[in-house]
Amino acid sequence: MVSGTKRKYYMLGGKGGVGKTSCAASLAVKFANSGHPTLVVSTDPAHSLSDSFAQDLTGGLLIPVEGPESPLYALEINPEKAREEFRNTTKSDGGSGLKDFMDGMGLGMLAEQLGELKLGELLDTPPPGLDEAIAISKVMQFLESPEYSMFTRIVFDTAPTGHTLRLLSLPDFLDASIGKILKLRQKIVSATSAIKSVFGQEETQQNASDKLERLRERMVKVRELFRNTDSTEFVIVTIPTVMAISESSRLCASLKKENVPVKRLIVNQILPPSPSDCKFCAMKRKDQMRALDMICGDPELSSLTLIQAPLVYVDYWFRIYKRTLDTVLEQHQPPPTTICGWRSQKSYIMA
Ligand SMILES: Nc1ncnc2c1ncn2[C@@H]1O[C@H](COP(=O)(O)OP(=O)(O)OP(=O)(O)O)[C@@H](O)[C@H]1O
Repeated sequence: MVSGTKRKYYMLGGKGGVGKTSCAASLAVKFANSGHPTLVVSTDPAHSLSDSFAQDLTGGLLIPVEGPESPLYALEINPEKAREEFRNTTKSDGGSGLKDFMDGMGLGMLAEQLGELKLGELLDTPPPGLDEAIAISKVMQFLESPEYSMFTRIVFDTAPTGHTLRLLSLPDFLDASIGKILKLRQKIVSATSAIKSVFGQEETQQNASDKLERLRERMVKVRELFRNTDSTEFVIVTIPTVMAISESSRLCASLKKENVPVKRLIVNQILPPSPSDCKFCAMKRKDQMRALDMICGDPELSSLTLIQAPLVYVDYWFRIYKRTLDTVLEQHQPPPTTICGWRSQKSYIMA
């Protein structure tokens, strides 16, 4: 994963709570420590990158992560906010929302009648997946600019499975719907000039068309990114339980069906070896072995490279220690920014 200097994208996805963010953060640190200027992006509405790095990464800006040897930047994008921005752009066109946006195209009525297109509804209440797709396309947009060309590894911490699957089918759906709408509009507008005047001002229609076209183009780019076998890899993260493995198998099948390159499976939170187990740990270990056996016999998962990540206790001690440290600093010392020792103590915890 670290070899080569060509830019690569890694999408980490899987069931909620299995450790996508923890693995994305770890992988990003690994890349940076191997000499890759790296960007780790979270598009998961339940952001926990900030917790993983013990740094405030909120605000939608690239923030340098302290610690690794090569530059590592993190970005938490709020997908809902990304959609809101999109909605506001359409509002600033003189309309009062996305419904007007469609009305501005002279297609409000028509779009409603053409129920199967569901575009008006789609724009007013976007389906799960659109937020994330807009967030990803936003990242892709600024990564195209020269000032961000240095990044050779981009790690995406994506939303849980259901959202990812909907995101994958979304560009095709939008492509088809918007394509149909635009074609329809073209036909209607070119039919007669009388109809043109009925359908409102030409300029507004053009702006609305351009917006739809741009949204379509951005979604096509997201689709291409997910399917590009040269630059992209989707890494499935799971835990060793029967339920999680079954869901991962279904996710893998869907990804393959959508032609998304998937080669690796991270099985996270595996109990580390122990000379003696309590009754609970012995049972848990047995369950985990059963789940791991399931992977070997699974038609979807058995061909993937398996990465086993141990259950670690650092997180627990880290939190306790950090909380204690923060309290001590708050109570007995000047604010952290003025304490020269604070950063090195934090680096120690990070290590
Ligand atoms: N290998 C591990 N050992 C110990 N704790 C872990 C490990 N991996 C993850 N955790 C803990 O499990 C919890 C969930 O992890 P994380 O937030 O990375 O999952 P996620 O899949 O990104 O969750 P979500 O779907 O809610 O975004 C966190 O408290 C994290 O510290």
